[in-house]
Amino acid sequence: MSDPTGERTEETTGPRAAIASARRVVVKIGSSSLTGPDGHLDVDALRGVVGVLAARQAAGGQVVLVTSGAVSAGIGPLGLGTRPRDLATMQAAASVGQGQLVRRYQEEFAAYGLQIGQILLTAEDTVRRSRYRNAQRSLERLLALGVVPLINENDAVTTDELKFGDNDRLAALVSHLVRADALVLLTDVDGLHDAPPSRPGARRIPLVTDLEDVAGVEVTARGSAVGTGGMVTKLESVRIATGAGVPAVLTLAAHAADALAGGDVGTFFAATGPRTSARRLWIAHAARTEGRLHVDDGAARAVLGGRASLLPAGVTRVEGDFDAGDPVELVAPDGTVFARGLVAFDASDLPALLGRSTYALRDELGEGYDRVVVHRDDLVLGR
Ligand SMILES: Nc1ncnc2c1ncn2[C@@H]1O[C@H](COP(=O)(O)OP(=O)(O)O)[C@@H](O)[C@H]1O
Ligand SMILES: N[C@@H](CCC(=O)OP(=O)(O)O)C(=O)O
Repeated sequence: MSDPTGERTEETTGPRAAIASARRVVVKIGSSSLTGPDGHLDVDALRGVVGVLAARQAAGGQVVLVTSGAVSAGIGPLGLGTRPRDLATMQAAASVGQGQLVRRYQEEFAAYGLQIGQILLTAEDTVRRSRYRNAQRSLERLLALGVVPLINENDAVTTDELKFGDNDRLAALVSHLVRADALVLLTDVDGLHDAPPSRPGARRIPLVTDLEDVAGVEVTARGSAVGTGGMVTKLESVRIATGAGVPAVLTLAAHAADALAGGDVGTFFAATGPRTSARRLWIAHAARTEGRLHVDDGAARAVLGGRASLLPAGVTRVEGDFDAGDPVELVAPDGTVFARGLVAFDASDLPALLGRSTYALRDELGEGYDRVVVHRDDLVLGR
């Protein structure tokens, strides 16, 4: 597909062609782009983005929409006047607002003959593999049916998410989950700037081919009045997506059409890593690890050298309360975390096995106890 939007063909050469020609795109829109100055939902802004996404679908593309804005959309119906500050009222607003948000999207997409399908995710859904797979299956089916999946965090029950605002990172994980060809982050600023944009003279950075190149750029975690996470969570999102082979563009919501057409708006981040398996990405970016395995020098070297599994003999101490299959961190004798992996035993089973060879364990405890603690296929180095 050379020009899925039917617009601005003149811009679709160079690295941004990856966006213009992407068949499957994850688009994330932040609260700051969906909220008017009164703190309420800005229906015109929502309508504008829907029009762009509907055009992409009409041209044969597939779109997954990750949308914030539930809290903003709950303010009006609850007569709150301004955006709530306390967590319980924010959750109540999100609960009421999510319904309003979906109703608005439903109306707007219906004007183009498109159905939407809501999926509310929590961080847990990106941590537990069975749940990750469930989400993947239902997203695939929605896309196959020509539906636009509409994703938000399950705010009413996930306090951390509302506090930290992780829709940026969620969008990156979703882009990998659905094997998207591109990720588009829509916000209230036209891309990454070389300084916080409120500062006079701050300039847009149009292209980033290596995130190390912008490591020194000053970014703030505080976003707009209504957004959460600011540029910090956006760069984290971009790091996950590009590292997993998905190119990303970060731009103003009003520039969505140009961005999708590969135009020179916002910041384009080229894909840096190869497409990793969903499993390895899941291990590397599991929102939360459940415990830590402290290992001796020899085990750390064997694992870091590549291709070695972690055996019970190399584990010196266990921290945390985890079940077999949970993600854990591996800690070297100097205290540094050097890998993440899926542990093969419950935390309660491990103390009896530590420091023992697999042969001794099989002889003494029988079949089933001679297995590795973390298999090399379940290990991701780093951090
Ligand atoms: N170096 C920077 N370049 C661009 N924006 C930045 C930078 N540092 C901080 N920001 C801020 O990040 C904000 C966007 O984050 P946020 O308000 O959380 O948006 P959203 O609601 O779309 O998720 C911008 O309004 C901007 O002020
Ligand atoms: N899930 C919340 C917003 C969370 C969030 O990440 O917000 P934002 O930083 O504006 O993308 C909501 O719908 O209001």
